[in-house]
Amino acid sequence: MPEHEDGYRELRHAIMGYIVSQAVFAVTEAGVPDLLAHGPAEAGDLARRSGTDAGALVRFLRVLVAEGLFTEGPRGTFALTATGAYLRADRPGSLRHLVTLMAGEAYRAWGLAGHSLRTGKPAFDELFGQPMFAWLRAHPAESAAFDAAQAGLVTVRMRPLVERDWSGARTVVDVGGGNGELLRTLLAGNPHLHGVLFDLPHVVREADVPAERCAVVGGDFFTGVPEGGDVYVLAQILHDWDDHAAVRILREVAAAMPPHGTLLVVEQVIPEDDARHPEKLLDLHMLVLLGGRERAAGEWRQLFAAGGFELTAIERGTRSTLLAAKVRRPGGTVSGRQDNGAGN
Ligand SMILES: C[S@@+](CC[C@H](N)C(=O)[O-])C[C@H]1O[C@@H](n2cnc3c(N)ncnc32)[C@H](O)[C@@H]1O
Repeated sequence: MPEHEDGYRELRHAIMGYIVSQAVFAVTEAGVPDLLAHGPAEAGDLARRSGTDAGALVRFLRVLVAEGLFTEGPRGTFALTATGAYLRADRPGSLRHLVTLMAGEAYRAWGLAGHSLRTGKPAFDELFGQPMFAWLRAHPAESAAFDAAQAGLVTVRMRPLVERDWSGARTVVDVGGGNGELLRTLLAGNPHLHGVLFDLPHVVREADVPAERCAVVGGDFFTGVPEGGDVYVLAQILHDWDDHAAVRILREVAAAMPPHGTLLVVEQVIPEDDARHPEKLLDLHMLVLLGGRERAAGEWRQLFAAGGFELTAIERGTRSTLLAAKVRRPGGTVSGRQDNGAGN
């Protein structure tokens, strides 16, 4: 028996960790968690309704029972645990969308993680021959699934933004706003607000926003963003890019913003300790997929400064963090200190 038995077991589990992820992907994509939404079911019945092999399903579920996602009851019945219930598509805070984002091409890119380790460049580009957002443009079905999965995460990820007091804001420009889910939610909850949805042309073509209160603009945030907002949102955008590219995006936003404008960034902040934390995994995911990165608080401060902003507030939520910033005017002062309600 190895000397450090617990460590040995844990290391074996870590080395085989992708088996757990793949089991979660396969069982979720087959719809098994949704079939258990109303209570336990017998394995044969589950297999029939999910189009899976009964014997294989039981073996997949055995792994996921051990992971605490399912329980096995008498006579081969299975049920979801409270944690496993997050894999259901229909429940608030569902992580079904995260499965979509981590499986498929993203997972295949991880097969070349060593390329990212050696070069600091995205494995995705090496495997698929082009950057991920360009690849998505050429693959409409995958692009729609990506946009829908991002939108599906809005309720939890955007909570710090959605729950703000928006009474002092008039026009919100959502830069890289995907298919418009965030603006739809914000406009529904704040009847006085107007929105501008800005994203790549093939993405905004699929947007579903109230036309009378929301302009839709297709473009490239490296060459300009729409003017005229008093609040600019960058939600889960800057982590897709390395520092050089992220600074270019920030400068385009700074150039478009009026002096009183506020920038609200919804991102992750990496804790500066040695503990396990999903943000540290997401940081590597951003590297492997896009050459991007998650950032610690000090790195955010520096990035904002290089992009022409001063960080004015950090509000940590459970799933994401809201960073507020103002444009730094010549002479080093921050413009528009007055509170505009949604501004800090
Ligand atoms: C990670 S998603 C975030 C979407 C949305 N803000 C959210 O939080 O759900 C990144 C978004 O950036 C958009 N994007 C990527 N490159 C872009 C570019 N050059 N100009 C404008 N938008 C871009 C993508 O189409 C995608 O919608």
